[in-house]
Amino acid sequence: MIKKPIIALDFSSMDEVVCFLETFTSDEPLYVKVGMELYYQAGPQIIGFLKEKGHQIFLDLKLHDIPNTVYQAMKGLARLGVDMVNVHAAGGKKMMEAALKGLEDGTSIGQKRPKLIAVTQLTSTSEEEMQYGQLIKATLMESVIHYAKQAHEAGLDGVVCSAQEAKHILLATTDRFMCVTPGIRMAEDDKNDQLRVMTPSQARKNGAAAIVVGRSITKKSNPRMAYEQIKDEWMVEIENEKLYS
Ligand SMILES: O=c1ccn([C@@H]2O[C@H](COP(=O)(O)O)[C@@H](O)[C@H]2O)c(=O)[nH]1
Repeated sequence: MIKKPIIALDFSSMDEVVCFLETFTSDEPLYVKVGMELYYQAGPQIIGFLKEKGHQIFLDLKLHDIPNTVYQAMKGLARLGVDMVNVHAAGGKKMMEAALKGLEDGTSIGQKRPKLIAVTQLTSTSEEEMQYGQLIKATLMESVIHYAKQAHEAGLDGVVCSAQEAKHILLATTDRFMCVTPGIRMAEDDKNDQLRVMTPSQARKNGAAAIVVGRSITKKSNPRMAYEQIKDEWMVEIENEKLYS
């Protein structure tokens, strides 16, 4: 389980990241997510910068290509020393196995292999979009569980899913399989383009191992306060579990 909310650094430059991080105390290690927007514009230097500051990093590039290309790309990403990376489960089991092998081969001795997780169905996707846009003739839950099982069989550490699906995924795989869940909103927040959302508390009750939060922190007038509120709500559930276990 990841005890801190993972903050999605959806910014387009290093300067914006520096400015955002200034709202946090310099000695507070965070768990941050670098996605396509930031990585494609700031490049690998952003990873070095965040690591130097002591932050943990989920590099969210959602690889999806033929197995050999994904293998080679993952081999390279392993050398960046990030903590977690991902692929799209829609790329198939062979692609996921190749991604894992690439990470293993690219991780030097003494270094920890980054965790590898697979995106099931994006949290902005509806069942209608999936059935008519992607022509997948299943319910959204069935599709998510199918992808999770494939990721589990390929040896991955977990999946990206909505917290709405986490409980079912854990039942279909094992309780150690990680459900990393974006689409997290406080009850009063705007959903924006997210469709399958949950609050931090609902997410943990449903078995999420980690929550990923972007705009509900980064777009707030006081991001630091928003982060603390989300972290508190998430941690209260974790503490309650300890009390009643
Ligand atoms: O299914 C997915 C996979 C990835 N994401 C990413 O998480 C954050 C969520 O940002 P919010 O501002 O909290 O909506 C964003 O970086 C997405 O690329 C996702 O939302 N859903």
